[in-house]
Amino acid sequence: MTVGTRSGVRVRGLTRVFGERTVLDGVDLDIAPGEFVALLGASGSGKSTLLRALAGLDGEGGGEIDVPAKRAVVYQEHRLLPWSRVWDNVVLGLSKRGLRGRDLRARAEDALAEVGLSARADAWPLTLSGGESQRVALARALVRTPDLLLLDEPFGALDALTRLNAQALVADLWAEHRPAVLLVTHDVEEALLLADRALLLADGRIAREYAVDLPRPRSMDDPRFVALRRDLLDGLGVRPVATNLTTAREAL
Ligand SMILES: Nc1ncnc2c1ncn2[C@@H]1O[C@H](COP(=O)(O)OP(=O)(O)OP(=O)(O)O)[C@@H](O)[C@H]1O
Repeated sequence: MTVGTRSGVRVRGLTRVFGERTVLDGVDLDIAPGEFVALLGASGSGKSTLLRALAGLDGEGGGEIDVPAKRAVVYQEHRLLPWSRVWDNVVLGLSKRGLRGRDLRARAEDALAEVGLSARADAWPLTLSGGESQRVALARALVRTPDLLLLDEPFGALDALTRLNAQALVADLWAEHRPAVLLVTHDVEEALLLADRALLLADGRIAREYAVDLPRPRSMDDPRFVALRRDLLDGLGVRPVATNLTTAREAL
């Protein structure tokens, strides 16, 4: 793994084998600096394995990985320390990286303000809602000013409304800070609302790629959005009951 020579991602021929199973079988992947890429695929296809490899959290495998040094990960579970207040969770580990005093305070204040949680800096994680906890996890990522943000189904455990708000927040944060992003998701609409490109992982490789060339902010009612959703669902082998409410009504 090469770290810190670029602000985007370059992966060539990445393989990961667990026991008898080849989960990644020669993945090639490029993410340009500031590009937002969504990764979809069937359960067990290796999406999280690929994300973990980019995070450097995985054991060694074959292939080449070149990633920025400044990376941050947000998982489906917030992974906040319950015995530390929100503020301490956000700044955790940063003093070890040489960030201290005023700089640290200013960055953490900015990050909490950006996720709308300045007033909860002294709260214990157990007193937060699921959506608030994920926003703290986002603040903890932001405060590290990552060049690469790795999002592993970050909204998978949220209810539909909270999820929509969290997606809008991520869209805004990305527009403001422009890290390269790899978003692992099962949610086709989430991919199309947020990403510049959607990739489909199958049989251990990037099997298909979809350019999401839609203006932002995106609307699920845009006919091009609806067409892309159909393409992606087709690619995933899912046959939708109805592609949107209009077609559902027309079908009645
Ligand atoms: N450390 C590991 N040791 C053994 N097997 C593993 C390990 N990590 C992942 N696997 C296996 O690799 C396969 C891919 O797992 P991975 O979590 O990457 O899939 P995924 O596409 O993210 O799935 P899901 O969408 O269900 O989260 C699975 O069969 C999993 O059991």
